[in-house]
Amino acid sequence: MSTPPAKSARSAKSAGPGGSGKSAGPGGSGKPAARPHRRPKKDPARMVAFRALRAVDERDAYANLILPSLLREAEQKGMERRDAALATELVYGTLRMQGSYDAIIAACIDRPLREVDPPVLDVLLLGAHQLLGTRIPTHAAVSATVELARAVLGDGRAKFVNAVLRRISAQDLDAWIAQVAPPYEQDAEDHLAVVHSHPRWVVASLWDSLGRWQPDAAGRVAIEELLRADNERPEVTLVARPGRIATAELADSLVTEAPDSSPGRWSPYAVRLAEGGDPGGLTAVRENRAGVQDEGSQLVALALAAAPLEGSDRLWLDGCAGPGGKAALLAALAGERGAALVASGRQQHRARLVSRALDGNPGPYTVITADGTRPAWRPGTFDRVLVDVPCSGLGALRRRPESRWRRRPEDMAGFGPLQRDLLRSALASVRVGGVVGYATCSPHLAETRAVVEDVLREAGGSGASGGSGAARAVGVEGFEVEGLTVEWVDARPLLPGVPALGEGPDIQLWPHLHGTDAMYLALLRRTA
Ligand SMILES: C[S@@+](CC[C@H](N)C(=O)[O-])C[C@H]1O[C@@H](n2cnc3c(N)ncnc32)[C@H](O)[C@@H]1O
Repeated sequence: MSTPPAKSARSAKSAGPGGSGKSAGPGGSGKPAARPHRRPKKDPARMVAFRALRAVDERDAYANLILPSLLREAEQKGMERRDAALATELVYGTLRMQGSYDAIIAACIDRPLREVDPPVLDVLLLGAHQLLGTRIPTHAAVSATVELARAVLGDGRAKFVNAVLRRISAQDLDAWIAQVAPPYEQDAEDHLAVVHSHPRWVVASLWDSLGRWQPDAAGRVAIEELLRADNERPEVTLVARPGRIATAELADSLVTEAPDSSPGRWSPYAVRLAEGGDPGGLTAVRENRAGVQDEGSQLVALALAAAPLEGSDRLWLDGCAGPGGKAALLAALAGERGAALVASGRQQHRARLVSRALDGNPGPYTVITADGTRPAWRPGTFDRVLVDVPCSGLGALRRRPESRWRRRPEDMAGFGPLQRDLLRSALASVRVGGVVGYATCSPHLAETRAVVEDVLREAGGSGASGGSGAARAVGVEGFEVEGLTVEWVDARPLLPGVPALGEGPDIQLWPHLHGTDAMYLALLRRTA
């Protein structure tokens, strides 16, 4: 068996609204829906979950954006909090485990999965998650999902759903996985893809980044821990923005608003929230003194700010600032030492988000809209520059459960040229002796080390050895800087106390090792 196809690919190939029109396996689905004998029972949680999954599939919606708006709408119509929590679990759990559930559903029907109508498949996935991934009793999971099917698909297809769910309910998740996943020894990547619900190419890329050259057992343990961590619900972490609120003060303010919060693992500014709640509603967050920010992102900003500089340290640039999370922390850190931040991004609407994030920053800052590959400033202007480049987001799979199914291997080639251009421009924008931080929220080697090595190598640099390279900023419209020499700075000592940062000089954070998103950071200093 091979990895099931991604969801959007299935939608494109699926049969029309009436299903496949062929003999339909258990229950049959080709007949027109019969008139229901009674109205299906309304179940707000499952209805919201279904609508969210449809929006993700049909409109490429982001679950973390569409779900809150559907929940707000349902709450206005009287949906209870408990139902909102169930809907959230159903959406996120289903999207995360979809790869495994697809393989299980495929084993329960007598036609290819891609021939199942996408709305029918979404109902089946929701049912599979309730049966295999929650503690909802079997009879309740089946009957509530069949009711949902009656409401959204009609009675004919509800019978099909009923028959498939009864087959799924015959055994638990472990037994199903043992049945449908190919043996590890036969095809390790396919095995891991089905067991841990990731597309096969994502498994392969993550494994390459982790270092699959490690002895097999260590390699397998590491990749399995990572894939498992990708399927866990991530913690919500706050950042206490220096100069606006002390970390202890933030923690105290949460005693009543968010009990059971705890200090961050690595960042001195981090506070981890206990499960649940709306972090946007917390007083310190509403006042912009604190923000919601993964600790990995905090560490990137902290490492850049901690890199030693000779000479002035007055002007910093965040060249890809939108929506402003790192810019807000950088501006606060800059403000503490009397420096100013220029926060720049290409998109106007994102610049507005950056302005909002920076509003109230005690130190000086400017927000501008500019294409980072065509800088609106003179070469050598800044003492510190961050480019947190657009990327595949494979480092944030915990937060964006649908993105693993939406991304394609060929997307990587699309990001590469822009990432290289942004890094070249950043190197040209920093003064001699200044430092550039190249960051991505992806551990994919094509977006991390390969970009840095290429930019150094094309100018005669020495790649990952940590040596220096003469980087020529070429092809940057508007100006050209020749003869830059660049040194790769070891970022690891700048994050004291953070373990397992790799062999340097760059650092790669990991969900399973650090509890953070898989952020990557390379620090480069212009030396001449
Ligand atoms: C990974 S996000 C940055 C996240 C941000 N640093 C934060 O912590 O909130 C990348 C950003 O780069 C912006 N971007 C894309 N192309 C750009 C370009 N050519 N110049 C500047 N910014 C660009 C995107 O709009 C996006 O806001």
